[in-house]
Amino acid sequence: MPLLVKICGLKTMRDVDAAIGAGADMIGVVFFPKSPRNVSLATACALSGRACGRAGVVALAVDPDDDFVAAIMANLKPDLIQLHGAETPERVADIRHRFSVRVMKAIGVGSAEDLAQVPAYAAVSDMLLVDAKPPKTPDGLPGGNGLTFDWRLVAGLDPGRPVMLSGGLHPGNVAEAIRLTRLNGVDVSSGVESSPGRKDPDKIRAFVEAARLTEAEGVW
Ligand SMILES: O=C(O)c1ccccc1N[C@@H]1O[C@H](COP(=O)(O)O)[C@@H](O)[C@H]1O
Repeated sequence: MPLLVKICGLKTMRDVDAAIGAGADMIGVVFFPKSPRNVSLATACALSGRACGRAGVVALAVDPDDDFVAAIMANLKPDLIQLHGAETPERVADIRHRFSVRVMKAIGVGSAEDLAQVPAYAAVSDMLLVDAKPPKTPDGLPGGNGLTFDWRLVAGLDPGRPVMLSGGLHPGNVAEAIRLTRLNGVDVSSGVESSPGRKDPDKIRAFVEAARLTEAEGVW
């Protein structure tokens, strides 16, 4: 399986063109009102139309209720839903089966103990995403914080499902992260921005290039 590269939190057609032009496999749209990357369903559909057939579209939601998942499925029809909240394994299974959608569950990692939940989520998800554990501040975002974690905790993690790495990745550290963890893919949001919510095409290009170089090196 080739290395998967996902660029998340796209808001404009320019962002989509930059991500796909750089060679990303997946683009992500964020549905989380508190995020500087939040988009409406209508905007997400327009961005998805631009990406159609050129990259997979991932809908990121945080503890979505059934009505919202139904709206996403009826309008956007993403290739994958990224669940980035406190969804339990039961809720993940419920969304996956009820809406016949592929699911990537995000797991916050701060210590080895956090990995105890991996098997339960792997059993009900199509993919997993290991991200830095978010800070416990009242206004804190559940992701997209540009925070890294100790990658050694997830080095070689193989729960029987593809696993992507995220959390504070940027053009300058993504190659090292891939070499160290050897996971199936990488996901980035704030690390390819010039300011919160504003993607930088040069950083996107540099990020994808650095990630792809590790494939060429044969380290992955
Ligand atoms: O990007 C956001 O705004 C966001 C909001 C709510 C939940 C998750 C979010 N982003 C995801 O967080 C990780 C890490 O992001 P970063 O690269 O550290 O900025 C990534 O998987 C994003 O998809």
